Amino acid sequence: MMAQYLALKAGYPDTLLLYRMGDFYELFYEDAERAAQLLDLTLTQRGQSAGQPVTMAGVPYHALEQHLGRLIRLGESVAIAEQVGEVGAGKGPVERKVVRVVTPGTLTDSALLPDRSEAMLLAVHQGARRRLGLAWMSVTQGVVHLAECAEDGLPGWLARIAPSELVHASTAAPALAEALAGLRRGGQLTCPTCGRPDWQFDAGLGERTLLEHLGAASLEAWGAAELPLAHAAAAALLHYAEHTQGQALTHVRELRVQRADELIELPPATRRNLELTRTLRGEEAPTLFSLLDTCMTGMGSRLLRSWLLEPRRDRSEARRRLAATTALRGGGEAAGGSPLRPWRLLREELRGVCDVERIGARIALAQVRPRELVALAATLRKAQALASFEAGADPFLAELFGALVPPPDCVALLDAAIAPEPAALLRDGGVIAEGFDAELDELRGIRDHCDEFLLELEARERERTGIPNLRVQFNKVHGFYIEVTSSHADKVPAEWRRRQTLKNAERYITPELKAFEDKALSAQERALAREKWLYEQVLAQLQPHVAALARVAQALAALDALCCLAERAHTLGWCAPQFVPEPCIEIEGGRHPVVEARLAETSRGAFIANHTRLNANTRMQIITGPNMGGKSTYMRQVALIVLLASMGSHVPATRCRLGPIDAIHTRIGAADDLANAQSTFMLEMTEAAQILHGATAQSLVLMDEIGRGTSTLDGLALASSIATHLHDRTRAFTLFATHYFELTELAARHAHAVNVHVGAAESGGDIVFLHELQPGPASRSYGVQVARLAGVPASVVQQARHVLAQLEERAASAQQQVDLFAPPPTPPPSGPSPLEEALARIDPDAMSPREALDALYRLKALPDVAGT
Ligand SMILES: Nc1ncnc2c1ncn2[C@@H]1O[C@H](COP(=O)(O)OP(=O)(O)OP(=O)(O)O)[C@@H](O)[C@H]1O
Repeated sequence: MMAQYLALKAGYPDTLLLYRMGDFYELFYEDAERAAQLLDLTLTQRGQSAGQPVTMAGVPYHALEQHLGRLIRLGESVAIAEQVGEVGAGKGPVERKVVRVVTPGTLTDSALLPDRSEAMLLAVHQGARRRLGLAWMSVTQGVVHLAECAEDGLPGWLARIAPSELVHASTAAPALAEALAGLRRGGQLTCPTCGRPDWQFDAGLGERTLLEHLGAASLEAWGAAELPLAHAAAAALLHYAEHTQGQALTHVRELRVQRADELIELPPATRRNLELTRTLRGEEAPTLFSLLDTCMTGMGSRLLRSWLLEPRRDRSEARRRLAATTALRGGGEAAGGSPLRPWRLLREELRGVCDVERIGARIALAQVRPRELVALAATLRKAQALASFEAGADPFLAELFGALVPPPDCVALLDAAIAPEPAALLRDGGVIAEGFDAELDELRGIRDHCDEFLLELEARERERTGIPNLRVQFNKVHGFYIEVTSSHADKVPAEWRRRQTLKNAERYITPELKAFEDKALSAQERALAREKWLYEQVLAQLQPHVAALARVAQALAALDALCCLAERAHTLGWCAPQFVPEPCIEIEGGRHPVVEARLAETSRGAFIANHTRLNANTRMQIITGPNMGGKSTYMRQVALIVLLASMGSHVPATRCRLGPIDAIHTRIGAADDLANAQSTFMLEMTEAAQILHGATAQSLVLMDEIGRGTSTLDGLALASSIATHLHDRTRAFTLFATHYFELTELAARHAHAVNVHVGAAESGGDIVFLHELQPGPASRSYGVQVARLAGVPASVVQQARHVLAQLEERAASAQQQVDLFAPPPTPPPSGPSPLEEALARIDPDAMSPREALDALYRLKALPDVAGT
């Protein structure tokens, strides 16, 4: 057995191997030690192999899912070796095979997968000149995505894709391995990685594999023909995914090419700072997504998440969604005078709809469970009924309802084949419906008539032998028997054979009972085997319908996500944004949706709405005001409104006009990145540098208190030059919050900048925050008042007031301030140097080698070269 184990293990050296032995999955040697530590299992030693005791640890078979879940969450991969041969069929151990490999990026099991997010597997291939090819997919979705980028674009893609597992070539790309290690140290790569053989990253192989999946002769139609690096990544991606599932992925039939310049850029810092799907503390709520997602199905939630995180620069998709959401939101009156709210009716219908997308994939992978098929049949019936839903004349909705066409005969097959309330697992039997298969019905008949036969036998034998308390019984060890108390032992007929002697009774078997036992037990076994075979047949018949199921799933998911957006717009009082071609971000009555919801939840008063007016004339707001005044909230709300509009959602405002947007950059907060050995200030400047390099005139940039991580003068100098650069060169729409009062002078000197401040009022030494954005700079900073509000001891506050008064006095009497915004002196214009002039005179084509050498010596002797 150990030889068999070691042979299997050799195929999965880096994966925990669970080896089925009877009622347990066992792990051996180092696997056992690792699993024991991770799962808190007891390590034991048994027997010897090659002269060494065998270390082992095991989990009971019925607790497999739960242990798998824990291992996967810890980033481990697990190979499962099942007994596939017949017990006792030959010499040696029963045959075993690895039937599946469970890894964090290739999960398909409903028990292990989160309902509302995808497990993405990403393959990265490094090509020449530091270019990368990316391919990613969720195995339960069946769509392969491709992209190519430069190496420095990788963090952005990692944030966008949020992979659960990343595969790369084991040895061929040391530079990539180094880059990945750097990203891991920097916290931008958090998922497990897996090295795969180099040969699997082959562009030709990738292209062929993709063509096979798509059933096409060219990738041209998908715009994917010229992406060799991504093809190489796709080859490894599909190979690895198939390897884990132990079979071909027939349901993978869609390809999408993603180009970074088609999406609105949301750099990792923006995703983090705006708390889109995780709070700054790493929790799932309260975030923009947790507020937005009221979808009725997991499919809807997953689609909504991708809409939010992958907004497109081109507005056509957003427009379509917005129009459909507006139609679903309704607003008119129904016949009886009640308000017409199509989303409400449609959501009622969507309640209880099962995860058709994942069930479809599990059908393709032959992993679907009986109860999922029953749920699928019910959902398909519902989808059929929904196709005639009345939701007005919106073309997108019409297209979605039109796609709700369940594959022909699918429902009829499922209804006929699967029992209405099947067992959870096929191995327990009772899954195939009565009347579907005559042979199965007959085998079940034998089993079901068992009781009748035994009662009849019992009565007959009682009468024949005159033993009144004789009983026919069954147990798992001895099978059927007749039990007779010792006091009647003398009446037992001669042809009965004793099976077992107890303290006060004897147990017998008769030839008739033995014959019945053989028939009944084998009928049970044969019925189970027949059910298994029939189930496989049903799955085979469903295979051709997988693509149609995926189409129904997509339509249901989109309807769910649109209803969710309509419901949110209605419940939260949001308005439809208006997309315009000219550059602008104009918001009236804008609110921060998450802060507003929190205030409502905790009854801490109403949220104060604010206006924003950025356009070709006003591109920058310098925002001042006290701490706690609401500067960060205001800046974030503008970014969230822009993002919501770009995904096609209504927005928390009373009116919103939005011009083209290509990116949302943020530089907010400052947490030390100790893990990456970066100080607060270094991190702040790194992020600022990225923004100054990346932002364009169509970007929205939020800068919150830039420069506060260093000395006042350094910080002020940097903040003013960064603001000037954003204003003069980048010309991005910029919200610049600062406590450097000196920066408010910028607006006076720069045509496209304005001062605004969040209002506050003082009453009796206390400060009252108005949270209202007002024109002009703040008159003062109120830091001491805020400290008092925060409970700083009175003596400290008093001392601070005193110091402040002195400082203000000194500042007032100080000399003329430095001109923060004067351009730096430019170096005198210089003509070409003697070296450049000499070089320009040289014509290499007209020179002999000897003349070229002489020229080189002359160049070296020139003063500006000789001197360096
Ligand atoms: N418009 C608003 N209406 C109601 N409450 C608000 C509003 N804006 C902010 N608040 C409340 O004030 C709190 C502080 O806001 P915020 O963090 O934006 O202040 P800030 O000016 O950025 O402070 P600091 O300068 O210290 O960073 C928020 O948590 C929120 O509860």
